[in-house]
Amino acid sequence: MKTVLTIAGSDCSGGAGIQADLKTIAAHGLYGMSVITALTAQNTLGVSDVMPVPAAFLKEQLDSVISDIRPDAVKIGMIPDKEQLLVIAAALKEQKITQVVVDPVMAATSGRKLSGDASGDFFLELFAEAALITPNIPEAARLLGEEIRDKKEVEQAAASLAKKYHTAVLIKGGHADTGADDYLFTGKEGVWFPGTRLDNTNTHGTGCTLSSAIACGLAEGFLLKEAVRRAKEYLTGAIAAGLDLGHGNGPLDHMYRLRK
Ligand SMILES: Nc1ncnc2c1ncn2[C@@H]1O[C@H](COP(=O)(O)OP(=O)(O)OP(=O)(O)O)[C@@H](O)[C@H]1O
Ligand SMILES: Cc1ncc(CO)c(N)n1
Repeated sequence: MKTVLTIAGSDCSGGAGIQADLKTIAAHGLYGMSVITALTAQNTLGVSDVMPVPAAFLKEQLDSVISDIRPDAVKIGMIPDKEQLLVIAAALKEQKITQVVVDPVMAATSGRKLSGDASGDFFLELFAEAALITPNIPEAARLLGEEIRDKKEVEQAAASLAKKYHTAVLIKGGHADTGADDYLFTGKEGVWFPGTRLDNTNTHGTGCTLSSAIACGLAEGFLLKEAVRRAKEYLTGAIAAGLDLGHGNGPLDHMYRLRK
């Protein structure tokens, strides 16, 4: 059985963070483990509060998991502060864990800050341990301190980020004006993963789901490009299934394949 570890924040409403990740990992038939960086009080309408886990306790969780069940791949989401980030980066480096996908979650859709100070420097040590980083368009723009206005600029931004952080980059297109096209730059080649924008406001946790599905693909032994292709297919199906829960931007349906 392949194993995937998610290091992220808890979303008590079950749509994003740790909960979305574990559902995704289970839906892929893999064994999921979780190290929690923060509790959040949130639902489909927004985040009302955040309680970070002390860095020393985060380390305790990491050591407990990794020393016993070594993960085949790791997905990293919300990281409230730099001390936590350094603990995570050091553990990955020390344990030589390389199948690492980092989703540089900065803020919730409502604008509530989730990770650090969201500057390019904040993520530096963690990106150094990543096989892939998965910013959305605003996050990629923030990391570079540049605007990203069209597809050409998405391609340029991905290449700049890959060079700056020495890692592969997937820029997600959920915040583009049209479509839902994602762009992967591996360091050597660039490839677009086209997506049709589904007319569905229930997209809470799309970014978390995509990054954990990519980690699943890597754990299963797929090369990065194929892992991204499969993850995008899984995500699109989970949006298209049309689950409609809550009073705001609802969660995805992770179990849709079981009902086919
Ligand atoms: N309405 C939609 N229809 C189809 N695909 C979508 C839609 N919205 C987002 N996506 C896809 O979902 C994934 C996440 O993209 P997005 O840019 O929304 O990330 P994010 O902002 O990090 O997500 P989150 O809202 O979870 O923080 C991408 O693959 C994107 O193309
Ligand atoms: C815990 C958590 N992680 C990530 C996101 C971004 O979707 C969220 N809303 N909550």
